[in-house]
Amino acid sequence: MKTFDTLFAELTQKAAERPEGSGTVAQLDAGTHAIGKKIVEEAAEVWMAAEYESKEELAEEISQLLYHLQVLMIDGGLTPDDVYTHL
Ligand SMILES: N=c1c2ncn([C@@H]3O[C@H](COP(=O)(O)OP(=O)(O)OP(=O)(O)O)[C@@H](O)[C@H]3O)c2ncn1[C@@H]1O[C@H](COP(=O)(O)O)[C@@H](O)[C@H]1O
Repeated sequence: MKTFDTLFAELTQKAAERPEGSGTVAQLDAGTHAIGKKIVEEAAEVWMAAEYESKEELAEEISQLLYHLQVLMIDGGLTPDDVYTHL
């Protein structure tokens, strides 16, 4: 099963190697503004799932939010350790 750290390693590799068809590469190319908008959208979906949907749907929405946060971390040159230091 993927974890936060293994997904981050995968996305970092995608960003470096830029394989054809990667959604992550497309997101990074779209830029900080577009990634930020996606995070706001996914956060709203997490909120709605928490209020009105099942636990499984909530978990899926949270996974999507975590993914987009990781894309923003890579865009901003952050590693998980940069974040963990604030936990
Ligand atoms: N975990 C994810 C992941 N979570 C969310 N997403 C993206 O976020 C979108 C969120 O979906 P929504 O349900 O909000 O649908 P949507 O608003 O219609 O989506 P879009 O129209 O904006 O694409 C998905 O369509 C994906 O594009 C993800 N994209 C990729 N991953 C993983 O990231 C890795 C690298 O992916 P690629 O870069 O695409 O190879 C792989 O392991 C993937 O499984």
